[in-house]
Amino acid sequence: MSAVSFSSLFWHSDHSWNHPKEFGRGRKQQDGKLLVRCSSKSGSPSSQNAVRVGVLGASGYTGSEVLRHLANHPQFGIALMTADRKAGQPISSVFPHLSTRDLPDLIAIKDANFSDVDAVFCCLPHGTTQEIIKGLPNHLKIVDLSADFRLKDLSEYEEWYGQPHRAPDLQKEAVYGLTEVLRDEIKNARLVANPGCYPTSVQLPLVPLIKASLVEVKNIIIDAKSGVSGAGRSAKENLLFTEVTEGLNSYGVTRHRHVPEIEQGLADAAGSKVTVSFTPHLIPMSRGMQSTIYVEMPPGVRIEDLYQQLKLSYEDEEFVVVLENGVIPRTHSVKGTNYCLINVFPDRIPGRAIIISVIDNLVKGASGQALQNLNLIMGFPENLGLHYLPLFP
Ligand SMILES: NC(=O)C1=CN([C@@H]2O[C@H](COP(=O)(O)OP(=O)(O)OC[C@H]3O[C@@H](n4cnc5c(N)ncnc54)[C@H](OP(=O)(O)O)[C@@H]3O)[C@@H](O)[C@H]2O)C=CC1
Ligand SMILES: CC(=O)N[C@@H](CCC(=O)OP(=O)(O)O)C(=O)O
Repeated sequence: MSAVSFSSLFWHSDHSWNHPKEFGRGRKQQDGKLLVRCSSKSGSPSSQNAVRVGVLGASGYTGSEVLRHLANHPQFGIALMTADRKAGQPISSVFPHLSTRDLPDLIAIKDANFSDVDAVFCCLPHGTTQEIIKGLPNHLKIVDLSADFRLKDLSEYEEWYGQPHRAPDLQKEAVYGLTEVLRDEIKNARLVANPGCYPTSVQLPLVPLIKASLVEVKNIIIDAKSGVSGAGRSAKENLLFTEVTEGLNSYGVTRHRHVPEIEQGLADAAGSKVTVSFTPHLIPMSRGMQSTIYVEMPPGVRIEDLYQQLKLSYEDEEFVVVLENGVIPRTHSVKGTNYCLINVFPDRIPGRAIIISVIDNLVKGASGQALQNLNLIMGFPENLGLHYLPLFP
């Protein structure tokens, strides 16, 4: 049964979740009596699921997060999983934390048969990804977690990524996957360019404020910090325990490749060019991300206006939460989840505000938002497989 026909059947059999808020905070999750969860060892194979999903790059950090979430998803079954160096291995030897699930062995992409697959999560390094996606069959829905299809301006891509784009036609087709901002476009997309982690944490608070002209688009300063999993699982000298622990490392100062992605999203909101100061830092924790954003308010705008606008913009959203007045967002509060927590504070310098936004880089900053997007494309409730609380402390 195709994903589309199943989803329409499913939708008609349960009318309780037409709006994402119906799965919102405090709501009961749908009991799923029609649904078959197929991924536990005692369960049935994935053929009983409505949508057959491939995970490319399943031996990496974002791939493993996709697998963790799919294990919780009643409608997506895992049809195939690929790796590069680890092709041929069982997932239990690569990720023992997934060994309680009945999952296919890792294979090389060249050996994958996509004829029986409906959708793929592409969790591959940027640069490599565009070549691989170019070779995939057209019937596949694709959510790409890499940076390859995020920048609309190909000359900007070349400038920041140091090479010409090798799949420009696909790039034109791609829809940027910042779910809360571009939901309607994402629903109809075949290829979604899932946003970067820093750009997600920055755009979610700033886009509604810029659209409402409540912050000046000059003088935006972003001080951002990421856990080390943001850099992926492959070995790199600067990511050794000894290099990272007990220290704070700035990197990419003035030239991080997320600058054009952030500026592109903010310019779309502003309707004019936006330039930001952005400095990322690596901090000694495995996952989590905070962006502390310093903005100037136009004359006459008060901090309460920013707060109210954020509250209003996200009141119907499950995954973006504007905290109670004065409560400070902490990375602990989003660990392992698809939530983005935001708050805004008055700066001591009159006319300025400080916005704090936290996400889990691997979930809302990558695999969780990717699942949210595939849910949308397939016509499922946006929060299927994502509705749970953080691991705290
Ligand atoms: N980590 C994060 O927080 C975020 C990452 N991203 C993006 O998501 C993508 C994946 O990141 P992440 O999971 O962290 O990366 P990892 O390095 O942890 O994983 C990369 C995966 O790709 C496979 N791979 C590597 N090279 C090739 C190749 N040439 N052909 C086929 N497969 C290959 C690896 O296989 P093997 O292990 O077998 O070699 C592995 O499964 C990247 O583009 C990254 O920029 C986006 C947002 C956040
Ligand atoms: C800590 C760390 O190294 N983080 C990565 C960003 C991860 C991410 O979102 O990256 P993509 O744009 O590659 O998808 C970096 O700064 O390059």
